[in-house]
Amino acid sequence: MKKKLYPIAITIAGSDSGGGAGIEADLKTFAALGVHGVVALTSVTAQNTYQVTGIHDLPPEMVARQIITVWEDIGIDAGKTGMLSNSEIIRAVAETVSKLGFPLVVDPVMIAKSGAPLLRPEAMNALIKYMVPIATVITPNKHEAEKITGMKINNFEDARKAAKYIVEELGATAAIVKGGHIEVGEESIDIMYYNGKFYEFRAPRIVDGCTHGTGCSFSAAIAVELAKGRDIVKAVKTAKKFITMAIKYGVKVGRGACPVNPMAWIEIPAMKYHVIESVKEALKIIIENQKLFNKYIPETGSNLVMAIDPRYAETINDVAGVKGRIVRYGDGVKIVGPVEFGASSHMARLVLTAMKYDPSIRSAMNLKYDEKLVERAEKKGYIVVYIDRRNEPEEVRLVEGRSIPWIMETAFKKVKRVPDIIYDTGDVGKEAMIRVLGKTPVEVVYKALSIIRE
Ligand SMILES: Nc1ncnc2c1ncn2[C@@H]1O[C@H](COP(=O)(O)OP(=O)(O)OP(=O)(O)O)[C@@H](O)[C@H]1O
Ligand SMILES: Cc1ncc(CO)c(N)n1
Repeated sequence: MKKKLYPIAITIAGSDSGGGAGIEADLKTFAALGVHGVVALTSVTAQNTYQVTGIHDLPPEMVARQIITVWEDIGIDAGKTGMLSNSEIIRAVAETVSKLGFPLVVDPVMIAKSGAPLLRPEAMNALIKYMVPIATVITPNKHEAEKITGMKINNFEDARKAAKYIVEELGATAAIVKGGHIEVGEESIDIMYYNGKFYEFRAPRIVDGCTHGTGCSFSAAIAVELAKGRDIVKAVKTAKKFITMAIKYGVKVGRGACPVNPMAWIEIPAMKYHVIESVKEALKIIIENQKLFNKYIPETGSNLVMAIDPRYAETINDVAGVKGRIVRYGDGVKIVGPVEFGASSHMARLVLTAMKYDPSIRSAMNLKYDEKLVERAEKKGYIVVYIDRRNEPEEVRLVEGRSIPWIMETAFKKVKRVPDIIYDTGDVGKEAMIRVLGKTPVEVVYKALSIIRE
């Protein structure tokens, strides 16, 4: 069969007005993982990160109609269910999906992170009776698995028993008991039972991440991979990586549990591409003006760096620079290696620290110290700060990597903003240096050129 350019995944779920869970999380997940998403809305919730203030269920016929209407024109390769709210909706969905016969991931949503019930008590039996048997994969958390099986789940052994029971006694093809709430340790471990075997999916537990919408986004990611034709084990593996990233780089908004960020999956690689291109563009300007730059390349070489967006930048691996630095070469300069993430440590740390004070300052370059450059910078009206490295505290000197943040912090304290230029006149074993900061590498290079040119 010819591979489809656009696999289609459907979410049959409720809307979260806060944009964190429900169909909003699902559609973001579908888009980020590269399928076309379609929707059958079950309920509208008035919800934010800490409470649900209203629920309005759609008529069951309307839910079924959405699925059928999409199916007959666009087709559906796989789907997921989220909030189904009441037993009539459950019956309508189960009946419709069974007729159409596409693979289905069932996220047996019962309670929101905020504690609000999203499934009416009368619907619990319908969920077990109608949804579990048609699930290709069902993804209960600890609490949901307890409700479905009537078992107590306190550890992974219990989780195994529950997963097996859901498959062998209740009729799901595969059951994953999610470990988000079981044995809170270093890892978040999900247990799957499928085809007579147990599988474990592990990821580091994220302590200060965002968890509103984790279950929705995780089940949506599995549905995407099934829509692409992947087998169940591969689908869950990808979904696990995906959800871990979405939790880690969550959308830090609201007073309650902040929403997961399914866009991180594509935004980070996209930003990395953009950053590399931006540094390369600025390097071209350096090469065009290499004779001017020659005199101002430090003995230890220069680097030009740019960080990805401050929402995502954490370590020097999130900052791109020139591998092997920029060095003097004849009467010009040489860009020694490729532009890579993690290629710079000093300039990268400078930018990472600067971004804490001003998130828009994402780029920097260092030049050899020359008092003429400092004079010109001051004349041009740049904010220029001098740092006396002899004042560097002992505890900063002794720890590798602490000096640069100290320089940035000290400079910020002096002028209450991130300066355009920070310079020092060196110390024993430390070369005197000028550091030019700015929003983009092109801006930084032009700033540098404007003080280099006589
Ligand atoms: N703090 C965490 N760090 C890493 N992974 C986590 C964390 N919390 C949950 N997960 C993972 O996220 C996925 C969703 O699990 P979770 O148990 O949170 O779902 P849920 O309770 O159904 O979520 P929701 O409240 O959105 O319905 C699982 O793969 C789980 O292991
Ligand atoms: C609409 C909706 N579906 C699912 C969840 C589960 O987190 C939620 N909070 N809201």
